[in-house]
Amino acid sequence: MAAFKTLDQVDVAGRRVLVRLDLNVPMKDGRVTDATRIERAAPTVRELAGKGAKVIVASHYGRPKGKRVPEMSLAPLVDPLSAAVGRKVAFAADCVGPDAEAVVDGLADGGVVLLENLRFHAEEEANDPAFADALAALCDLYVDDAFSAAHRAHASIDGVARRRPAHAGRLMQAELEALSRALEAPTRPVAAVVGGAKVSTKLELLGNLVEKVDVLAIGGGMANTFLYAQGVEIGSSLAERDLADTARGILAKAEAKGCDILLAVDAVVADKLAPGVETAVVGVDAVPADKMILDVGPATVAAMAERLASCRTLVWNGPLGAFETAPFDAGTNALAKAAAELTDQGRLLTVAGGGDTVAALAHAGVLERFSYVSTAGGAFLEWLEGKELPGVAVLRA
Ligand SMILES: Nc1ncnc2c1ncn2[C@@H]1O[C@H](COP(=O)(O)OP(=O)(O)O)[C@@H](O)[C@H]1O
Ligand SMILES: O=C(OP(=O)(O)O)[C@H](O)COP(=O)(O)O
Repeated sequence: MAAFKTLDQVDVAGRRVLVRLDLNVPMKDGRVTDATRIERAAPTVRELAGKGAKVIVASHYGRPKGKRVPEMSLAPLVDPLSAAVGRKVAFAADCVGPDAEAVVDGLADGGVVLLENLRFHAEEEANDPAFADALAALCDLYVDDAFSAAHRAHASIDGVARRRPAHAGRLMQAELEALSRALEAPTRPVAAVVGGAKVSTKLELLGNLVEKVDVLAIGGGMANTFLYAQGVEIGSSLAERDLADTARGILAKAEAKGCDILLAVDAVVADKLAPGVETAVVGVDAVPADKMILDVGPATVAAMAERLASCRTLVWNGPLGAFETAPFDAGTNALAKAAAELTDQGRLLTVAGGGDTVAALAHAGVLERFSYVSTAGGAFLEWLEGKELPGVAVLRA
């Protein structure tokens, strides 16, 4: 399986190793609310530091679009990363240039530094050659442990890997092995639950997913886009209205391929997304124009749970509602519990992934009961489509 080099094929002692992690973790008020991605990546950093490497950790956070957005600094991640790795982690105020070079130059063998958010430079997402050169200048070797960002051909994932000997980290290895084992030949029927907020980046891949799965249940902001495409009034709900044609195309393809699409039949609506707001459950044909859909309703959950009971495999990315704010967590909690129940009974293999999805399943108290939980959301779905992820392809090159 590992047609790429791992940490077993390299001597890292005394060498500068740039490690790409995905520290794009759920945060609230500057504090990490789900540390799964940090904890899952920590063994690679620990191993490298333990073997005497000078470890340079690079990651993106959020989507600052090339601007230095203070709320998207990686500085608040220094303490959680230090705790997970068991070593004091230094911080560099930039990911390239003099600030980064000075901190890297000062690293002792076994030392660890976290670089500031890569996406503060637009050149990261553009996979700019000069930016990749600048990242490569910091290191002798490159390790990619960001499986959940492997669908992005960015400079820190693609460009730098072409400029230095490149190795897969332990999490990258483990994710690919676990997903292959669970899903390469899944027992049918296979259901996918897709929700969340990243509609534009995930919508198109649903077109391929309907060829792979027997049932596709859609919730969250994703469902709002489909409902809008069907002419349903969705008020001020989160949706990508300009993708209505794409959504209609996916519905038509699903029908042609025999994939059942489950959309919301009822919804929890409110004036705005805030704690303590007044809420109402309405049929999707009765959403008031001045309200927003913030969760699927109980009838939708019941229909989805019933359909899951006749499936043998479930893949899930994206919460069904704005689960961080009660009571909009109810739909996700209920369907997650139903899936966990079926898993406990040995009737359903459950594989879920995504930064917020992991947080939502932890919030529902079912994380340990799922068969496998990936750190990846979009990358996991693209892998499931059968695509070679750029971040994996470059390691095989
Ligand atoms: N109806 C909705 N309206 C607004 N936000 C929603 C809605 N449903 C889900 N969300 C939001 O979607 C986010 C997660 O989406 P996404 O990033 O796509 O998932 P993941 O990180 O698991 O891949 C959560 O922050 C959640 O609050
Ligand atoms: O959180 C991530 O993806 P996910 O929300 O699909 O799990 C990754 O860090 C990728 O982030 P991006 O979708 O802004 O490139």
